[in-house]
Amino acid sequence: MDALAVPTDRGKGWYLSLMAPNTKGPTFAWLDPSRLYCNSQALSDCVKDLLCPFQKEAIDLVVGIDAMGFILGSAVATTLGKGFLAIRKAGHLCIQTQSQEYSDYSGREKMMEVRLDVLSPGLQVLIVDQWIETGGTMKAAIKLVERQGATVVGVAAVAIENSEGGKWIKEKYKYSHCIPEELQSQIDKQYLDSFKSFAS
Ligand SMILES: O=P(O)(O)OC[C@H]1O[C@H](OP(=O)(O)OP(=O)(O)O)[C@H](O)[C@@H]1O
Ligand SMILES: Nc1ncnc2[nH]cnc12
Repeated sequence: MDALAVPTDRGKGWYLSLMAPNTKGPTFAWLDPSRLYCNSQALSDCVKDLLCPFQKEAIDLVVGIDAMGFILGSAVATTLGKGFLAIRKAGHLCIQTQSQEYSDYSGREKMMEVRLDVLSPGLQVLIVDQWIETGGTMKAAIKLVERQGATVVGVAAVAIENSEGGKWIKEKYKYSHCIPEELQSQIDKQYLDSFKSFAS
């Protein structure tokens, strides 16, 4: 599908077919959801879907995870009329930080960090990231936020895979994602029927 086209009938999760399959092999994620952000209607519908379950929640601040979580998180924050706090991969912030080790779908050991001068006890936070595969990244972000006493009101991502970590997150936290029920099995098998339209 043309990255910028908007269909007349925008069914639930219509924009998911904009996501591009991996063509570079196993050292990369299995798809690239960020293609959907190029389409303004897709981005806006995606953000609306992510916020839907949180309409009644008091959210003080949106936290987004480096890197693509910044795009989605800041769109969510702007839509909510709230501020945005970046959780960064280690080594970028020039101020006092707290850090957290984690590993993700790549199996590599990584470190993320957050500034110390924004979160505080009682602050109600929504954490946004592009995708939850093993859940390692989101769990580390939750730890960082909670270690500073803030409350995780919920987590939001385009998709939450039914991995052990993904299921743990869904059990423990309020969450939102954009995947209609009938598509979740494709997400869990890491292959979408819509990839066929990308075949060259
Ligand atoms: O659930 P997990 O297995 O931990 O994986 C999820 C994380 O991996 C991806 O980011 P990536 O590190 O590829 O970086 P990017 O946001 O820069 O694309 C994704 O956006 C999440 O942040
Ligand atoms: N951006 C992403 N897309 C697909 N699968 C992922 N797993 C982790 N990050 C991912």
